Amino acid sequence: MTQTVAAAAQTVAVLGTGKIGEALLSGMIRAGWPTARLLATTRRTDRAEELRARYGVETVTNDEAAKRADTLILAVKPQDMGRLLDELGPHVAADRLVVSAAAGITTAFIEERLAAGTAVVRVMPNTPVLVDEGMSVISAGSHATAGHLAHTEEIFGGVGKTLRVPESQQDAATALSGSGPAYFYFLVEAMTDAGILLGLPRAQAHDLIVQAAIGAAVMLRDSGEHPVKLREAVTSPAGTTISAIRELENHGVRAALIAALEAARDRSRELAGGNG
Ligand SMILES: NC(=O)C1=CN([C@@H]2O[C@H](COP(=O)(O)OP(=O)(O)OC[C@H]3O[C@@H](n4cnc5c(N)ncnc54)[C@H](O)[C@@H]3O)[C@@H](O)[C@H]2O)C=CC1
Ligand SMILES: O=C(O)[C@@H]1CCC=N1
Repeated sequence: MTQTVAAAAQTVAVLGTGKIGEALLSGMIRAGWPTARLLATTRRTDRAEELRARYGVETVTNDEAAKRADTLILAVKPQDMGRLLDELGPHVAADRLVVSAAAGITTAFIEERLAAGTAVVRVMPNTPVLVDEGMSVISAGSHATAGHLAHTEEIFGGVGKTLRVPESQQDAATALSGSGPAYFYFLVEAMTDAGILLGLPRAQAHDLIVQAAIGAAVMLRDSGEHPVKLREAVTSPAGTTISAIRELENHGVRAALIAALEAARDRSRELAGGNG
């Protein structure tokens, strides 16, 4: 990645460096952030050791991260956010930028637990940040300025695309984009099973489906065509594809997807409540 890190003089800390926190940290390093400007916090000491060995980043306590970093990226589970903010609250100066990657946690929830006027930005990334193909959906809290949003975009834009939405759309974006990769993995898993039923070896079935997925994704992204048009081009009269599509419709797959994403949106809305 050739991104120039304009804000390299800034120190960024990832608090709660689990799956998404590590994905972000590794992406920032690939994007050219000097490791000397990155801090990570963990709950377990063996995990801290692992991160130090893997990335050469300094691991610190949450208090120290709050004191030293200009930008704090909170990447703990939504259910752990209340406890983390209670611990951090007294140590976060009001000139810090606090970025939350937690599903369902509102900027208001965070603002209430920090010094008055602290800038908070809510972001919903997804795991393809690991391969610089992430999607990060960004919303400003009530004290975040254009500069704070631009800084957040600089961090997350190094590992994929970014999109600004009003915070009222974040739960929907979480259902589509944050959780989105899981639906495609689920489809690949199910279609690989189908390949086995049809007599193909598992490894071959996997490769065929993954390449079909990659080809379809690149066509969707690069052709600018509507998905219906792309599907029609595959669907020959009285051919194989329409026989499969009829079964998908008979089994209510479209309705199942709509219901699934609605359930994910609803779960996102509930998550802040898990902090008691
Ligand atoms: N996994 C994903 O695809 C995505 C996750 N998210 C959000 O990211 C957050 C983390 O999710 P995952 O990475 O999947 O979970 P995870 O469980 O892998 O990571 C959370 C990490 O935070 C650590 N932790 C908890 N409390 C801590 C504390 N007080 N101090 C320091 N470390 C602490 C845990 O030990 C763990 O390593 C969640 O809020 C989730 O909603 C957002 C987008 C995508
Ligand atoms: O499943 C979850 O709650 C998190 C948020 C979006 C993706 N993973």
